[in-house]
Amino acid sequence: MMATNGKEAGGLTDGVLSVSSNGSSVDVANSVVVNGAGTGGAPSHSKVQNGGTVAAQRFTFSPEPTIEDIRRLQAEFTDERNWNQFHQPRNLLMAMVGEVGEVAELFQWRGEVAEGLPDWTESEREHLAHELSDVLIYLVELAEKCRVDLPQAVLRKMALNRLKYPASKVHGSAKKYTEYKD
Ligand SMILES: Nc1ccn([C@H]2C[C@H](O)[C@@H](COP(=O)(O)OP(=O)(O)OP(=O)(O)O)O2)c(=O)n1
Repeated sequence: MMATNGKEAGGLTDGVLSVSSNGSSVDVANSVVVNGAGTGGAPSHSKVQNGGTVAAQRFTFSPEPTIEDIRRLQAEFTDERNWNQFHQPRNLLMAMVGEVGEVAELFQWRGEVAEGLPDWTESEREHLAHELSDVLIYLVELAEKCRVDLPQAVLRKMALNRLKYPASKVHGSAKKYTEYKD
């Protein structure tokens, strides 16, 4: 059954397969999000109203800021504070790993957590957003200081990943590429 009830809402992408209330699969692309946020950032646990169908939506980011925007804003932040003297690659790496630890702390002892974090409070979600942002900020600055053009590097790496893990070969399996015989 195809959802046909309207225009794109914030955070929607194409062709998301979800499960309807009667258990059958539905393509909810172009469905209207009931709690619909603006552009980008629709929570993945949003619900759609579609003749009784309630389905999870795929989440997308806002298009901005770009990674280059983040690099520039952080460079301005450090310049204004004369902190470049501290922001050498190894220090940035340590700072980033510390922030990864802070992300881990938010998840520890909770057991597995469902996608969309449905049981988390708004305050917990905001805390997570802060810590993930800290990781990203330090990652981007580390890449800058190491002269890695991160947006292009990630495209090259993803191309390599596709070669290493051909969908036809690994579909549905999480095995490491070294575990495949041929
Ligand atoms: N020398 C520094 C210190 C901070 N920051 C910026 C980048 C991070 O986004 C954030 C990190 O700040 P804190 O070290 O104060 O860490 P938290 O914000 O995580 O605070 P807390 O450790 O209390 O949770 O601030 C920076 O660029 N350079």
